[in-house]
Amino acid sequence: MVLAELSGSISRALQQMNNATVIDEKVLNDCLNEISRALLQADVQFSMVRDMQTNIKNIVNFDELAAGHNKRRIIQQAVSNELCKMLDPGKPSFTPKKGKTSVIMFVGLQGSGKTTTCTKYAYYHQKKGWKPALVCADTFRAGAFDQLKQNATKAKIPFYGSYMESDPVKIAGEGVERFKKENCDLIIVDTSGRHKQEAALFEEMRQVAEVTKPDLVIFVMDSSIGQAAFDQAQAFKQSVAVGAVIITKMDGHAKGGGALSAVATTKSPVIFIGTGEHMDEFEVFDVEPFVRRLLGMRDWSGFMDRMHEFVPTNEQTELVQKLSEGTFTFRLMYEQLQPLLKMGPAGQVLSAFGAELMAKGNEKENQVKFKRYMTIMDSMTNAELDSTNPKLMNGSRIICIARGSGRKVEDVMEMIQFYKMFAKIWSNMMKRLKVPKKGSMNARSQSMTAQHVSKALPPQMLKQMGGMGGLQSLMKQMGSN
Ligand SMILES: Nc1nc2c(ncn2[C@@H]2O[C@H](COP(=O)(O)OP(=O)(O)OP(=O)(O)O)[C@@H](O)[C@H]2O)c(=O)[nH]1
Repeated sequence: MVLAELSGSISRALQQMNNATVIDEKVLNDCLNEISRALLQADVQFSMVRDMQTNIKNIVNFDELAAGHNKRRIIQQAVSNELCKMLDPGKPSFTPKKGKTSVIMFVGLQGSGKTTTCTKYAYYHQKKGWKPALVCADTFRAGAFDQLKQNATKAKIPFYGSYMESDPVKIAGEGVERFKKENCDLIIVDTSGRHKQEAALFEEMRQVAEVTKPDLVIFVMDSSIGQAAFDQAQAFKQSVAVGAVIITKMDGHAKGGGALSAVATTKSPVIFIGTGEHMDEFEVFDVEPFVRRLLGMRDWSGFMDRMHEFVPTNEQTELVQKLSEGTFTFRLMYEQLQPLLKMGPAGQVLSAFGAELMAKGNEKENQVKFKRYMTIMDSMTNAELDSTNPKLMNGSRIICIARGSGRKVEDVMEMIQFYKMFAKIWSNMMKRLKVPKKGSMNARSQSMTAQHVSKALPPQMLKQMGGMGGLQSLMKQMGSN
């Protein structure tokens, strides 16, 4: 089962639960059984699936949950937390520091994509201003040195290896020493691929680790390896101190479940994923967005992508500015509804805001509703539009607005209710994107913010703003306001 299928099955199971009129033990069991079946088919270890079931059942205790608790939300949150727990060992891996020498050793099965990943890792850091270097300690596979040499030359990264020397421990030691002298801050050691049955090769890997004293050992794993991942990861972990995992070939028919198992075995976080054969097909891995996607929940960076389709280019900079202001006024809601009406079915875009904001499958009705809200807002004063406080509109103001817009008082109340929901979702989005409020930004948080916002922005939009530089200077301007 590929990851997309796993995601489909899990979100279908949750949706079925959401459709049930009453959430009781049977509905929960059916939902958990569906999710477990999907995870097992995706090659997640049986013991992990069983533990997940038990943990969720302990959290969602129907005898203890008082009436009025939103059981659907509690169950969804519990499933999300359990999946995050599987993928997040709770402690971050060693993070190398730019300008300070770190030795990173790559280990993994034959053909897992280790050599390719070493170069991707080096290239990723080089682009960020590091001084990486590659050492080829794979003397087992003929052609491994040539492959590394070719990749390194293409990326203009210094490398060390030998056609003559057959002792990988010697090569690794010499390479690391040389690049330390050259003040490289990221020395990457590629080792031979091996299977857990190959005791001699495992011993050799231990010796390479002994001589190079790596700050971090990265276990590279092919995402399609399936159930075998667990055993393999365990064998590597027993021989060397694996501190992080990189999963490759996530672009292919990835089962994904093996990755969950490997993380649990090595108790090390996944730090990157490989998404293609090319040097830059390499992404930082974040647990939460990954799990949210598996559960079919909204990812806020997806929201930004969609907004890009609907917000005209000349208004995009302004939108980013508004994001950083952190306050959600009635006027801002008006402005967000406007493009949705102009550009066709609002439901398509508004689904990005979460199901709560709209009646599902009723696009036409939603359109009419948003138009009505905007007509009502046309009768509000500037002070009311620029406020975040609905209480500004007391009883008599609500009657005036209703009269002015030719609508009923109930319609005005409904619009205010909608505003409150929208504002809550907006503020959650700000937290997710970690956007600090306007004026509270120092130089460091400006650059952090720019990084966060840039991640959420579609590439074309970032380009139009003058790349990272343009975005940073925009953030600076806003911080100094
Ligand atoms: N599609 C895809 N292919 C990848 C990815 N990473 C590596 N590959 C391909 O996987 C194959 C094996 O990669 P290598 O880097 O040679 O594997 P290795 O683990 O160093 O192999 P050994 O030296 O035998 O251990 C190559 O054809 C790579 O191009 C990825 O993220 N996606």
